[in-house]
Amino acid sequence: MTPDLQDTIANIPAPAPEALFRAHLDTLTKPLGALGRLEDLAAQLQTLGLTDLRKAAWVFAADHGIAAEGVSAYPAEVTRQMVLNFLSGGAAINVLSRLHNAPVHIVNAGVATALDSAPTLRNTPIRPGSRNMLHEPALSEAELNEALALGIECAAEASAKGFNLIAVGEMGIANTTAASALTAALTGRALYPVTGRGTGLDDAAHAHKIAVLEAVLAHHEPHLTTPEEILRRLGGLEVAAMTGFILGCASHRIALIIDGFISTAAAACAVALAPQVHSWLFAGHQSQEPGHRILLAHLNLTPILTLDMRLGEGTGAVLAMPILESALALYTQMATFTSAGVSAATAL
Ligand SMILES: O=C(O)c1ccc[n+]([C@@H]2O[C@H](COP(=O)([O-])O)[C@@H](O)[C@H]2O)c1
Ligand SMILES: Cc1cc2nc[nH]c2cc1C
Repeated sequence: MTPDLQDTIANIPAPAPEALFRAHLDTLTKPLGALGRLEDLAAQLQTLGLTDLRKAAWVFAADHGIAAEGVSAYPAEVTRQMVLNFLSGGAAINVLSRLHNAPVHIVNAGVATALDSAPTLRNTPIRPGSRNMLHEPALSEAELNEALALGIECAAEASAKGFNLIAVGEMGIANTTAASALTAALTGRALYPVTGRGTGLDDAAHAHKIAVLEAVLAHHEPHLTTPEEILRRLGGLEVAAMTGFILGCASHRIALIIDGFISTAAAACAVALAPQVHSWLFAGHQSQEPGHRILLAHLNLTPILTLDMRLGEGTGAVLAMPILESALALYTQMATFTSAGVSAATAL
């Protein structure tokens, strides 16, 4: 572990105890517990000291060497093409981020073909796509450290800009293959239940993806002994950058809304490196990828939304923002039984 990463992890603050916030929720003019999961979300925001929400989205893009094995329904060029779409404001994440006032920041962590610079693009590719993990680790040790450091730098930028609630998303053709490999390695589950159709594979291509993943895991298995080695061998540049970003944000008291399968795989790596980061995480939604449900359960995270989405980009995370804002507004603005003169429950 680099000193940078060690410092970041050491600086992740513990949340405040929850009891006082739960007690306040119980004084509000509603039957006890009637706001359901909103009460959990409000209490969590309070434990983190988030009393007003300053929102943004960060989207990390990179290509994957494993795309050469035919594991995605779309060609690898789509990664770069979609980054251009993000920059011109036409992607789903742009629409949702405008709607919910969460400005999007794009990070080129390793798109295969060079991109021109643009005001909303952090254009610092570490290499042109990860290596093909069927034959070698996806990243060298130096590349892993650079990607983690990139994420930590982006978190410092987010903190300097004053954001305290950030949706974490990604773009990378073939990255559901990396996420499945990471999920199998981190949870000990078999590949079949954690491998889905990604962008839309048919039955034969899905079976091929599982066969490729079996060969990948067989190749790396003896070396998957630490979270860093799992991330280095089976991850990717945007996945490692998101891992660094999540740890960095938590160290700056920024809460994260994780998005779909891939950003959750990065969160799982972050939690494996630093279990205390868990307090700073919200799961925006549960995607259609079967491994996502398994990974969320492994992390003991309950998704805010279930909309059968499988897009990525941070879209499910940004969609959850108004729910978190609603939870906070209810917590801070509702009258209490005493202030409103409403009778409390009858003691039975
Ligand atoms: O967020 C998800 O759970 C999700 C599920 C399926 C696909 N994706 C997106 O689709 C791309 C990866 O799919 P694939 O089939 O190329 O591995 C990548 O750009 C992701 O953002 C995302
Ligand atoms: C068009 C397209 C948009 C995406 N956004 C995130 N992953 C994606 C994959 C494809 C193929």
